[in-house]
Amino acid sequence: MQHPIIFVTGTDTDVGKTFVSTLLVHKWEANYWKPVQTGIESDEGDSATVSKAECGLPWKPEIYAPRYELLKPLSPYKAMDYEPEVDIRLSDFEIPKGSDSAPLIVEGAGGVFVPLTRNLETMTDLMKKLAEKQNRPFKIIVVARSGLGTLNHTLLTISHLQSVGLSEHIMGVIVNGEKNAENVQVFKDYGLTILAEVDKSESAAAATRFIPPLCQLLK
Ligand SMILES: C[C@@H]1NC(=O)N[C@@H]1CCCCCC(=O)O
Repeated sequence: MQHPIIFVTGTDTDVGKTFVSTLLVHKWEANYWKPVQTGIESDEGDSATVSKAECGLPWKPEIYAPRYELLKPLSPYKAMDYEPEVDIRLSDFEIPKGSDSAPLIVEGAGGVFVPLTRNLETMTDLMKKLAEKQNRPFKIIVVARSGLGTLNHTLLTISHLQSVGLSEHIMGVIVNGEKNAENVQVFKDYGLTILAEVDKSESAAAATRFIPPLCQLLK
């Protein structure tokens, strides 16, 4: 089987995409790529966070460098206002060469409708671009908060992915935060697949237990 590409998006910024990506990297012995990182004037970036994670697990992931890194902690579209020499284009993004020896976790910036290019293309357009012409399975995981407000954000995110033709790629939702069985039940009522419930207050090593084996999910 070809190793899959798993794009980790979220219902918002700061919902725990990097925490979940780290769990997936170790649980599934995957490599990691953040195509666009913003905010590097004040933050070392998500690639550094993933590479430093002490999961107590033996896997040492390959971390591929972002295609674009921007200084301001803004959407890529707005961050480019401060760096006019940068012009993000969808055609510049290619899955890193040699990354097919293991699953690849690709982490987006913010949520699905975050503006990315000067033409107002969004993170969803990047997903569509990366999903095209791959001889590897391309899957999308949505990281959602567990608590109040998540129903609207999560259902909107899934509805958007469906409306742009990405339904077949949606693998499911990982719910992050204090356990909330009622919200999880509502997601299930809407037919969503809940892949795992994790809590960023747990150690990454402990939380990887709650994520199912990848091969089972890809069937
Ligand atoms: C600063 C953070 N760096 C990054 O790579 N993602 C964040 C940026 C998220 C942008 C969210 C825009 C919005 O939805 O308003």
